[in-house]
Amino acid sequence: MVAERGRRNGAQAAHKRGRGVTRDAPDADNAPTAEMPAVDAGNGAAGEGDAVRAKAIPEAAVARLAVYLRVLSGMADQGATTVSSEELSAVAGVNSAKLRKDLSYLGSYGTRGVGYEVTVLVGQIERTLGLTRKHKVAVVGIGNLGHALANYGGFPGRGFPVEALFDVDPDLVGVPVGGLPVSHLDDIPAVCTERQISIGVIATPPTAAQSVCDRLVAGGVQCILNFAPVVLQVPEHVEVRKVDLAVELQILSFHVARRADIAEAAASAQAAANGSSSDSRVPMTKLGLGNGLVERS
Ligand SMILES: NC(=O)c1ccc[n+]([C@@H]2O[C@H](COP(=O)([O-])OP(=O)(O)OC[C@H]3O[C@@H](n4cnc5c(N)ncnc54)[C@H](O)[C@@H]3O)[C@@H](O)[C@H]2O)c1
Repeated sequence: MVAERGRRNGAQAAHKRGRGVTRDAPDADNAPTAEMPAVDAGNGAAGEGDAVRAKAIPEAAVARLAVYLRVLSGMADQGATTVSSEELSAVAGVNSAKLRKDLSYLGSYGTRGVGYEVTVLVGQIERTLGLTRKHKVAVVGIGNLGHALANYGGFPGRGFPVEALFDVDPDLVGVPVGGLPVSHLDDIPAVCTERQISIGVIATPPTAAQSVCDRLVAGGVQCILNFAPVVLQVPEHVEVRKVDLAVELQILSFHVARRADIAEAAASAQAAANGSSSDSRVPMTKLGLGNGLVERS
């Protein structure tokens, strides 16, 4: 099948370029994104068809830009007109050097003694993240997760209106969820094309995810947010983001365990310095159990 071949070839090409077909670990500071449209440092109005391209922005910086945007929007709502890098970095939970580096990708360097103009910075980040236009979203798989996503009111206000819902369950098809009737799986290509859906969210069981993904791609969807624990094959022009809360929890577990190891090692060192032999505990790191995911006796 031509479509099948195209999909596999695209995946292989992406793999050869080192991009991978899905992006499971977007937080590598060195992982570049595709080139982003340039925005200028003044009013930020990048002309249509602007031939100038900004340098690639690392995935992790893109994620942080979204955080800065949320923080800055809150500040703007409260009437703030300028913000210093220290202020913004403190609220965003990022060190200020990293923040300044991130904002430099936008061509935004702030003014010494004044900082950044909030509305200008909001505009620059929105343009860079492609948020100056709406991205219509379809959710496929209206079970526990799909219901929550369809009912969540926070997406439309941030430029992501949910405009289509799909499921295979005949009991769900035609039933409104979050005010939108659920359509049948088979209608994905036609409905997505007609409603110009640009983002497809997959919340089906893993066994169904690839065929759902293929239907979304056939409907012209160019971005997939995949909650199913499976790696998807997509053509080169389609972006996939995989969400896995278990991975996030494991990362948190790692950090908690690391802090415990450090505290334990410090306590042992202190005990040794005091010449105390009462603490016979051995730091886990010394036992080669640095990930801390081991029951302590
Ligand atoms: N990434 C995460 O952190 C995370 C968290 C929770 C769930 N999940 C995953 O999200 C998915 C959904 O979880 P859930 O708890 O909502 O499951 P669920 O069983 O409640 O819902 C799945 C829905 O998908 C529908 N479905 C099944 N096959 C389909 C198909 N071919 N086309 C369209 N719809 C189809 C079912 O009818 C059902 O309504 C699962 O893959 C789960 O592993 C991921």
